[in-house]
Amino acid sequence: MGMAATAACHPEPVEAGSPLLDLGGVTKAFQTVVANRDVSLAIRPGEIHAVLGENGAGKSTLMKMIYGVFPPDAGEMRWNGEPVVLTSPAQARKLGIGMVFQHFSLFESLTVAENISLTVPDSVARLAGRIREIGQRFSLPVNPDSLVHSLSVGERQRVEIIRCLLQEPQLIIMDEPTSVLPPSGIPALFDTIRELAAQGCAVLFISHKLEEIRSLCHSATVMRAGEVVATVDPRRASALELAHLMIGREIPHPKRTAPMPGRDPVLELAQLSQPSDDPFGVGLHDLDLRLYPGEIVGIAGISGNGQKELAALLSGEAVLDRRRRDLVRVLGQGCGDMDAKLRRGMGLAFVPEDRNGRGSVPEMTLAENALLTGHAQGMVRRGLIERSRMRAFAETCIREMGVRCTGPEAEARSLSGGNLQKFIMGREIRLKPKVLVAAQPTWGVDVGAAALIRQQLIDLRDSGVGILVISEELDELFEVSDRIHVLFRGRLSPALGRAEATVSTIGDYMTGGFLPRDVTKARVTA
Ligand SMILES: Nc1ncnc2c1ncn2[C@@H]1O[C@H](COP(=O)(O)OP(=O)(O)OP(=O)(O)O)[C@@H](O)[C@H]1O
Repeated sequence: MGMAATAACHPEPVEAGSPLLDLGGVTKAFQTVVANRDVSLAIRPGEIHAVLGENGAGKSTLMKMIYGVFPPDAGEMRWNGEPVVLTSPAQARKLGIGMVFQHFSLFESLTVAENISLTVPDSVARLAGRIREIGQRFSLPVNPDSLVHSLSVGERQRVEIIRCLLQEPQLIIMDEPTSVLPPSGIPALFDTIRELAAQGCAVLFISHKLEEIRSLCHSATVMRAGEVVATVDPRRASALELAHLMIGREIPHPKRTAPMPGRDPVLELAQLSQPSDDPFGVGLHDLDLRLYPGEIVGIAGISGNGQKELAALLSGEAVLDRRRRDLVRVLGQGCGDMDAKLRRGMGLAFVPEDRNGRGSVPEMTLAENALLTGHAQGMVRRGLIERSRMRAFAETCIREMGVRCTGPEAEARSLSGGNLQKFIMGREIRLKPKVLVAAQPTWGVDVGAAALIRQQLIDLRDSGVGILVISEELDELFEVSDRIHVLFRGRLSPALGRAEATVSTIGDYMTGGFLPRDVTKARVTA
C-alpha cells in the first residue's frame, strides 16, 4: 500500500514589487508563553505564501494579529508601506485583509445568499448575482439559492471564500483550508487560490501538508517555537527538507510488524441500521463489522457519509433501544443501549472528532480534563478527587506526547489545536483500553507528532488492543491499518486487506463502487 506523492506543479513566478504587508520584529506573549518572538514576514501582491511549523509554533497567533484579533506586544506592521495598528477584524477587513476560517459559520436552514446577506450589506437578490459573478471569476461554482444543508463540505467552503471575496480583499488568510476537504476537493481549491493570485490577491496559506505547500506556494516562512527559522522557496525544497527545517530533526517513521489478532472480536456490529436523529444527518444501513484484539481496522471515506453517526453509536452518545442492544457488542456483550459511561467502564475508549467540547472542556485545566475520562485510574477514592494523581496522569500525557503548554494547570483552550489533539490522544491511549475508537486521530497535528501518534496506535495494537480508526486521510489509514472498510452514504464496504487496499480500489469504494447499481443510482464523483 502507499500513496503517490502529489506531483509538484510549479506556479507562475511571483511578481516583483514592494510588499503589500510587511511585518517587522513582531512579538506576542501569553503570560509566560512567548507565542511569537521577533517575527518578520513580507508578502507581495499576487504571492501565495505558506506559513508552516509544528503544533504550537505560533502560526495562528501570527495570523490573528494580521487579522486584528489582538495587537502585538512589540514590532511593526506595514500595509502598502504605511505603519498600521489593527485593533479589530472589522478594521482589518476595511483595510483589505480577509480570513477564511477552518470552521464554517453558516446557518444550515438558510440559502447561500441569505447566509451571506447576514454579513455583507446588500439585498439577497443582488447578492445572488454577485455570488454568481464571483463564482465564475474564481472557479467557485455554487448556487446562491441552494439551502446550505444540501451542500457538500467543499461547497460550504466555497461559500465562505465567496463571502470573504465579496469584501474585495487584497490579502486572504487561509487557516488549514485543505484539512476540511476530501482529497478530491483539493485541486479545485488550488485552482481558485492560483486564480486569486493571478488577479493580484496575496494569499497566506497555513497547512501541515508539505506536498501541498510545495505544489501551491511561491514562498514559505518556517516557524519553530515562536520564531522564524527560515524563509524559503518551497518549490525548490523537498518535503523532507521542509520537515527538517520545521522540527529541527529527522521525522520518525512508524514501524509495524504483522498483526497477531486474537480469536474473539472485541467490537462487533451485526446488520446495524439506524436512521439519523439529525434532519441533515446520514442514516446507517446494514453495517457489519468485526474488530479483533491486536488489530487496527480503518474506516475510510469522505466525512458526511455517516462517520459522525457511526462514531456516536459506538461511543454511546447515541443509544439503541433495549431490544436491539445486541447489534453493537463490546467484548461479546450487547451494549447498544448503554450510555458512554457504561461503555467506558467495559474498557472502550473513544477519541471524538471534535476536540473542543466533546474531546475536552475548553474552560477546564488539562488535569481536570484528564479526570473526565480517567477517573477510574485511581484518580477518585471514596468519592474524593486525588488531585496529585490527576496532575501526575496529565503530566505523563504532556511529557510523553510532547504537548507544548505551561503544564497540567493550563486551560485546554489555551493550547494550540494540534497540541490539544495530542493531549486527548495521549489521555485515551494511557487509559489502557481494550477497545479504542479514534475519529481523525491526527487532525491538525504536525508531521512529527502525527508519526508519534501513529506509532503509539501500532504499539497499542501490539499489546492486544483492538483499534478502530475513522479517518479521511488515506495515507494515515495505509500506515496503520491491518484492514480497511469504506463508509459511503451510510453503508460499509467489505473489508480490504493491506494487499488489496490500493488508492484506486478505495477511491472506487468512496463513490459507492462496492454497491449494487440499484442501491446507488447516482454515483457521486466529488
Ligand atoms: N489565548 C492563549 N492563551 C495562552 N496561550 C496561548 C493562547 N493562544 C496561543 N497560546 C500559546 O501560544 C503558542 C502558539 O500557539 P498557536 O496557536 O499560535 O500555534 P500554531 O502554530 O497555530 O499551532 P497548531 O498547528 O497546533 O494550530 C502555543 O504554545 C499556545 O499554547
